[in-house]
Amino acid sequence: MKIFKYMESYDYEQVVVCQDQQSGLKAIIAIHDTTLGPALGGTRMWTYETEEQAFEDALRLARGMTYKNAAAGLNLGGGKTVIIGDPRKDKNEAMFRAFGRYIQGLNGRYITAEDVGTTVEDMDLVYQETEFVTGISPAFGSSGNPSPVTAYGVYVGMKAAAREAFGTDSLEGKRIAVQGVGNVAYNLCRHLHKEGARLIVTDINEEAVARVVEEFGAESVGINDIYSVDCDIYAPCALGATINDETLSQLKAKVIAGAANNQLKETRHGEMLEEKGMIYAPDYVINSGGVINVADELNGYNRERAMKKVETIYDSISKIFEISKRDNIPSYVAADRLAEERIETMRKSRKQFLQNNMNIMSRGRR
Ligand SMILES: NC(=O)c1ccc[n+]([C@@H]2O[C@H](COP(=O)([O-])OP(=O)(O)OC[C@H]3O[C@@H](n4cnc5c(N)ncnc54)[C@H](O)[C@@H]3O)[C@@H](O)[C@H]2O)c1
Ligand SMILES: CC(C)C[C@H](N)C(=O)O
Repeated sequence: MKIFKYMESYDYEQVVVCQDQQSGLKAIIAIHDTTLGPALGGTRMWTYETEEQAFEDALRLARGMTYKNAAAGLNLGGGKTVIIGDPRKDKNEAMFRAFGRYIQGLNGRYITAEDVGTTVEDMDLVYQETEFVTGISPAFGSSGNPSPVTAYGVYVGMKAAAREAFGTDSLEGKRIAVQGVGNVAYNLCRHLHKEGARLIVTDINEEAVARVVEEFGAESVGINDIYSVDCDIYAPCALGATINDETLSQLKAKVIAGAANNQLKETRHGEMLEEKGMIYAPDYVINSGGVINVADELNGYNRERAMKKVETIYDSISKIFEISKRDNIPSYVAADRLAEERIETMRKSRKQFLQNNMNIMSRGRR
């Protein structure tokens, strides 16, 4: 991978490569854009087959956070970290504390939180070294695990997408195929089950599948069978790029609405969805509940205020469909336009983010 060429192509600001031999830390912090404020984005721990894949994931996810934070109306830029390793075997205290020191070195240009493979306990370790971390334990006056809030945002966004597709936002009786039933999707399934939806699920983790089968009466299918199941809504909630050439011909759902980041393998798959008459709720808008929730910590966490803002995901998704119809553009382009317009407007009145006493990192102390 030609790092500078890639960075230039989407105008990335900074990539920090962190190595700590003693703890085994190998991390890549990617900061995409800080026009709106410090870059906030989670830390993913994953067993990448090659270093190139890890760089690519960090960069793609960081850019996604720029758009997510902008579209959510947050005064935050976009960044993300990947730690190379197996989250079940390779974690240790020293690793997350070393990582925390690297974040501290960035002096507020990047703020982290959880993502796939990391937990509240990991963030608590990072917090031993830096205050530029969110999603830490409620015992520290923080918001804790963002996943249930992300799930609630996906649920309300899915309702908005259902209204667009079916003329009603009721999910009662709808057949919903959920791919990956981890932290976010378990909570999503709880909301969907409560509303009377019929769930079809899959996961590489058999225990996770067993739990939703038992608790929510879900039907389980094989990993590769989830795309072709007869359903109204497909909810991708595992990793990215599951909307691609192979799966598009199999998908029977009218709506795509799920938690995963970077759902479209390439942008042309967003056009193809539109041509097939499918309703696509752009990933970084529908899954913004978690970042909205952790961002609230920066002002002194207030759950009621955070949840009110998460509920606006319904209106954001509806607005994107309106723009998409009005301008005759795919919904993912409409979302990008919203985010880009906000960044461009602010770019004209602000330069790069600099830490000071009046900005977002004053955690409600101003
Ligand atoms: N946690 C959050 O608050 C949050 C916020 C926004 C976006 N997201 C995104 O939502 C997705 C899920 O996040 P999470 O926190 O629930 O992660 P998680 O690791 O808890 O859950 C992901 C689940 O997907 C399963 N999985 C992995 N590969 C699979 C495959 N090929 N087929 C089926 N299942 C597979 C895993 O076994 C796991 O159970 C990720 O893409 C994440 O980036 C999460
Ligand atoms: C909670 C957030 C800061 C990060 C989250 N994993 C996301 O992708 O939005």
